Amino acid sequence: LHKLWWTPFRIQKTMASQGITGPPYKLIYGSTRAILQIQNEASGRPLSRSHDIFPRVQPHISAWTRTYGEFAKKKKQPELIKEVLNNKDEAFPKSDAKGFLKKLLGDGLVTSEGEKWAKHRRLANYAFHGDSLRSMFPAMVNSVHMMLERWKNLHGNEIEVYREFTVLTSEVISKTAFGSSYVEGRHIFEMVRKLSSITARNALKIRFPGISKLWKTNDELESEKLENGIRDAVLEIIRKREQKVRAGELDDLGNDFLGLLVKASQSDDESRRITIDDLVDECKTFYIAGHDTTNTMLTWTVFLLAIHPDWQDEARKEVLGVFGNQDPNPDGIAKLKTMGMIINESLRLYPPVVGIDRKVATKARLGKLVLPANICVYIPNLKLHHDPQIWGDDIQLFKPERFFEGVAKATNNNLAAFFPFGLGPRTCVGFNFAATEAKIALSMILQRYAFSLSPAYVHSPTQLLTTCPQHGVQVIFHTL
Ligand code: HEM
Repeated sequence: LHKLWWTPFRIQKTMASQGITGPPYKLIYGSTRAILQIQNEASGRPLSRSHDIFPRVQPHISAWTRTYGEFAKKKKQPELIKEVLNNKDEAFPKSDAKGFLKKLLGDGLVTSEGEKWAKHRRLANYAFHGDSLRSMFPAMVNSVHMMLERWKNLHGNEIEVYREFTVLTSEVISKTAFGSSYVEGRHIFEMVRKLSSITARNALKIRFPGISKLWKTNDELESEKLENGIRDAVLEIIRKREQKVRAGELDDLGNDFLGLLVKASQSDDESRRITIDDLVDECKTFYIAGHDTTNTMLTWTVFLLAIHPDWQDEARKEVLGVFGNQDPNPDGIAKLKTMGMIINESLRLYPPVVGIDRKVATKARLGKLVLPANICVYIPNLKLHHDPQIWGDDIQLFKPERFFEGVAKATNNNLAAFFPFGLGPRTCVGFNFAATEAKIALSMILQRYAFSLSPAYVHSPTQLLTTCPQHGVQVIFHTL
């Protein structure tokens, strides 16, 4: 009873005294965690160069970290964050995915632990790095061409880029990881998107443990249908791949992520073999993680360049200097220093993933604190990315020059101050993939268009699974 009632109310009371309203906590089967709802209403304010990045959120974040981040006193914060995320003694594993999140991610790479995680991580590392990543380059360029072709036919020159980048990033992950296309995988993306939004809107709701067995909400019923629908659709894609091999259309199962997973599921070597359920969960994980994050990163970067024409010109100069009017190539992409700075500053201001959480496995010491087992530790990257003690008083300004001498210099060698892709062994496996895809797309857009923000735009970054624009981002494109 203490866990069920007292703890959440105590948290709510403390938060209310800090001016935080709403239900900022949730109860997950005995473990309590406070989650900051990062949601601001449509402000409708005109934007200036020094607009507040998250107009209504900043004080809430400060209050939150004062209350719950107190254990991480400023000076020690980076060491403690590293200690949690490096997880050397396995004291801070991933939080258990339960309820809707479990339906969404299953037991894939994002949520699994131990030997299973290591086995799957090896496969994903191979599929998304080095030569494999290089071989994905033509598919990425091709997908951007398809998007730009669509733009030619759009009526007027105002384009809602969040929607466009959703299609682009879905197309890229479909082609590169699953050898299919956005159109072929469209129903999977639609189901995944519906399930994501159910997960997001239920993230702060309390359910008594076990009550779902007696009575299910509409969201629970719908999410079960979606979970089964996604499973059937993924199994169909796997079946198609196997059929193509049997019919002689393909020499073998292939070396893309899907091919590697199917081969692993058929392996005679038990240490390499994965189950069909694992295969389905992993496909689901990459359909989700592989596009929504890159999508928001691209959207906010285009938004920032649209309101900072000086940096847009700088980026275009660099792109034209490296590629001229030719399509991007892997060696040239590695030379785009200004673009790298711009993307980093965009990730600092609008990190697609605003916080990372871990579970305390058994009673553990963290700095001066002794943490009880089964609570969650939440690390708010958004707060760190907006901390004036690290970045200076101009935190809300878009200043890519901060990264001129690299991330280490920008953060004063404090790597736990900027980690949009996570830190430690569980760092993002798609980091290089996302960066390459974003640089290709931005280069090809800058080669063809100058762009500015439409007066129709309303600034309202919203936290669903990623930090997305609630009303989209409308941009006006002018052909060069
Ligand atoms: C801008 C784009 C992206 C951002 C900001 C991002 C962010 C992150 C973060 C912060 C984590 C660590 C989570 C944690 O420690 O709990 C993570 C993990 C992960 N990301 Fe990404 N990600 C991006 C793109 C991608 C892409 C394109 C893919 C797939 C191709 C991907 C797949 C994954 C996977 C599978 C994990 C779990 C890795 C593990 O636990 O071993 N991500 N990502």
